[in-house]
Amino acid sequence: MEGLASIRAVPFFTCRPKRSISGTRPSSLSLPSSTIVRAQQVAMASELEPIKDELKIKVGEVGLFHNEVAAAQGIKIRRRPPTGSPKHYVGPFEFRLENEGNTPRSILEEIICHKDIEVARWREKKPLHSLLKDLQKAPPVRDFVGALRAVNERTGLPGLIAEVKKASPSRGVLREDFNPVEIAQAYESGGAACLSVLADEKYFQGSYENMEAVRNAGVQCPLLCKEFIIDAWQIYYARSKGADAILLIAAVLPDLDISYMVKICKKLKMATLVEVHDEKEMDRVLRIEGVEFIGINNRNLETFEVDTSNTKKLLEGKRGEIIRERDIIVVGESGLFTPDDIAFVQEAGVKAVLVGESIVKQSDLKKGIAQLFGRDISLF
Ligand SMILES: O=C(O)c1ccccc1NCC(=O)[C@H](O)[C@H](O)COP(=O)(O)O
Repeated sequence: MEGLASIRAVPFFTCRPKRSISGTRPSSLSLPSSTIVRAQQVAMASELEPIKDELKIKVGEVGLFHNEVAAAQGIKIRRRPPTGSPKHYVGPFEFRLENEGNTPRSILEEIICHKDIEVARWREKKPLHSLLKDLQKAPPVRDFVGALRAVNERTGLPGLIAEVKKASPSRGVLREDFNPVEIAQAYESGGAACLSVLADEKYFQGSYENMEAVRNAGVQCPLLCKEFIIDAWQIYYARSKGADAILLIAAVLPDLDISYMVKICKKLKMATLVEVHDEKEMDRVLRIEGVEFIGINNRNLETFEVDTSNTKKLLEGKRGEIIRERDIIVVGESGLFTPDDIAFVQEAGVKAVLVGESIVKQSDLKKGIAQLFGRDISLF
């Protein structure tokens, strides 16, 4: 019987977390998404102001598992395969094949699987009630979207969100001599309106502590915590470390999670950059109440293919009209290297750009920004 690994149960992903013996769940393994959201609301309600308006759960979603809700919305990324590899039977024997149905299907899925495990550990170490106490000591929130709007109105150019990024899965290490505070200070003096600081350690060699260090060093630019957020806990943690904005990726999060997290950010007065990559994600996000800040990623996070015309495509026709009517600020993200790239996405309708690689790789970061825009934007 070729391909038969062994007659035994095979674990799901190799990185599956241990369940705690007490029976508390580390994450959303098998609770319906709706139940988790409600449980999170209840957990928060005693700490924060009561949430008056209940989130509306779509009728078809009641009783579904997280992955099923996500799949119904066209989301391919699974937190973790819900059932592991399928069972096969030969006579009285039951067996599973190695790796059948339980390996991550893309790097993004691998990142999310790993994040699910990380967050479960973090939550055990610092429960929500303790984290919420830390928020009282957090520095004040700065107006991230306001900073971008102000630059755009003053200069007529897209506001720059400069990314403090050491490495990435698609490009490997971008900068060996990586000092997040020095990089952030150079970006600020080069004319960046805001900064994005990678928080993921395993795949981007970033950290929440990098963001905290940038904030504590007195950098004035508002900070985006660039993290793969799958749990509200991460939002509070980002805030406690000085973040002014967070990123939510539509390819990863079902509508209800986005809606819930946007509400949390509003309560915390933080901005929420909701990232989309295709028309379907854009349409989903435009239907979610409270979304005012959208990023169009030119990078397909599953294949790493980068195509700047994606920004233009998603802002054409009815979608562009809705965005303009609602005065939503759109950010063009990834793969921007030249003044022509900046002009192209600006022409498409963005009021801000998120740039990492093309500037972080330069030995003179301030010059790198000037080269990207074709002029010294710190002079405006
Ligand atoms: O950059 C990656 O390889 C990557 C892989 C998987 C998930 C996310 C990834 N990047 C996040 C981003 O989209 C970029 O950091 C950001 O938009 C800046 O892009 P760039 O200017 O091309 O560095």
